[in-house]
Order: sequence, then C-alpha cells, then structure tokens
Amino acid sequence: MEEFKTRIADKMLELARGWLDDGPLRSYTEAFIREKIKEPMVFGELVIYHYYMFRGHEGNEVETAAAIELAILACDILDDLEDGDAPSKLWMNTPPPHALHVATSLLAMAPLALAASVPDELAGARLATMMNRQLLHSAEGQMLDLVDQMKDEISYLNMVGRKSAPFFVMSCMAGVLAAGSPWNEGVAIYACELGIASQIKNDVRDLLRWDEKSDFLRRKGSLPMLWLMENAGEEYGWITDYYSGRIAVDSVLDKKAQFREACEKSGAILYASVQGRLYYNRFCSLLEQTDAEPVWKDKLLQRFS
Ligand SMILES: CC(C)=CCC/C(C)=C/COP(=O)(O)OP(=O)(O)O
Repeated sequence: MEEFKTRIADKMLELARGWLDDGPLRSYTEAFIREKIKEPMVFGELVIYHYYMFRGHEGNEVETAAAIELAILACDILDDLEDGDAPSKLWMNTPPPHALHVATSLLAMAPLALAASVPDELAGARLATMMNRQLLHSAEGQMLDLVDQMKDEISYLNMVGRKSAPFFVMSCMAGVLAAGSPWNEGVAIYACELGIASQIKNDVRDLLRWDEKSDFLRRKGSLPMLWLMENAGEEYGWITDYYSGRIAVDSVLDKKAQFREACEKSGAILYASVQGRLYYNRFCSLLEQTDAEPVWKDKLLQRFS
C-alpha cells in the first residue's frame, strides 16, 4: 500500500493544479495537501481495497482515492478549526479565514474530482451524490459532537455512528462504485462497524494523552470518559469536579499519573477497548460474508487488524 500512498499523494497535488488556477487558493491548497500527506491515508486505501475487491479494471482508482482524500482533508481542517486542538498543524498557523476558505473550496472540488475519476458520466454523478450525502451525514454527527450533549453511552454511540462512520461508508463505497458495481448494502453496514471501532480506538488514545488533544483536559465526552465518570470512585472525585467545571485546569495539570491510574483502575480503558473490539469483530464477520475477491478481502483485514 505504501506505493499507492505515494501515488494518491501525487494525484491529490495534480488534482489541485488541474481544478484551480495559479493563485493564492492553489498555493494554500497545495501546501495543505503536503501537510496532509505526512499522515497515513486510511480512506484512500479503503478506496483501493474496495476497487480491487469488486474487480475494478478501468485503472483510475488512484484518482478516485485522491478525490476522497481531498474531501477528508477539508473535514480535517474544519474539525481542527472547530475543536482548536491541533495547534501544530499548518492550517492552524494560517489566518483562520484563509484556512476556512481552503476547506470550503476543497468541499466543492472533491465531488467534481470524484465524478471525473470514472469514464462514465452517470457513474460519476452517482459517485458525487454518494459523497455529498455521506459528508452531510458526517456534518450532522459533527454538530452533535460540537454541542456536546453526549450524556450517556447511547447518545455517544449515536453521535459516533453519524460523525465517523460516513467517512468509512463514503470511502469503501467509492471503491465499489468506481469498480462498476452498484451500491452494496453489506459494505455500507460493515463500513459503519469499522468506522465506530476506529473512533472508539481514537477515543482511548485521546483519553490517555496529556496535551491539547486530551479529551479529559478539554472536558470532552467519549465512551471511556463516560465510563470513567461513572466508575472512578470517591478517591478520584477531582476528575468529576474538573470535568463538570467545579475546579480549574491548574488544579489538575500535575495529576497526569493519578489520572492514568484512575483510567486503569476504573476499567475505562478495558471497557472501551472491549466495546471497540465488538464493533471490529462484527466488521470482520460481515466482511467474511461479502462476495468479493478473497485475496483483497484478506489484505483489507490485515490492514485493519
Ligand atoms: C463535516 C466534518 C467536519 C466532519 C468531521 C468528522 C470527524 C470524524 C471528526 C474527527 O473527530 P475527532 O475530533 O474525534 O478526531 P481527532 O481526534 O482526530 O481530531
């Protein structure tokens, strides 16, 4: 996949140069793409796996994957601007109106680039509609996260299912449609399971961090955080006090080790990891039942194991 990653990255830059005239918007976009391609490209990879799983042979899968990654980049920029938790990212060190403008332009460019990545006009229109629908679903979920009303596990899982799962559905389905197959409901279902499993994994990581992305320090709800609040016990009363705003950040900043201890002792990490694993196992068994190229199904499983 490393070879594909380089090709997807080059294609993203090529698309920006093709869709935008020479000027400041293009310069910013290229710079943001260069920043983005330092990270793994999970969503572009999902496109490639599904393209081959569904026996695609037109040979333009890298462009389809690059168009998906452009949409993901737009959402990454918006998410970082909204959460304010990624101060080292290039777009967070750019005047906010400029960063916002690049994200908005990418959201217009990505469906056009996706549609143009397949030879057939009708198939292109289907791809663009599918992308916009999934982005809109994700925007609804992101809004639930922003207003932060996740008071229990059900509302939290509902938010995650809406916010993160659509990115996985969009990427897997782009590969399926670009390969010339119709919408596949089985793929949509397992993509949701994988999306929720991945977000829970992300949440466990963000629970244990002690920097600007720490969900605890940011008083942000997540599955392990909800468990911790319920089960930390009196010894760790300061955790609930801080979380509900009764004490200030200065009173907890030196309690990193005690916080980790509470996460372990309360079972928050174990609980969230087991929940994540349940979603992952459902993804595996649904993938197993899918009629697709076995060699590529195995590669997909290995990548997400
Ligand atoms: C339409 C938009 C903007 C959708 C964004 C959805 C999304 C998956 C955000 C990342 O969540 P996160 O904030 O939990 O992830 P991270 O910890 O990586 O910032």
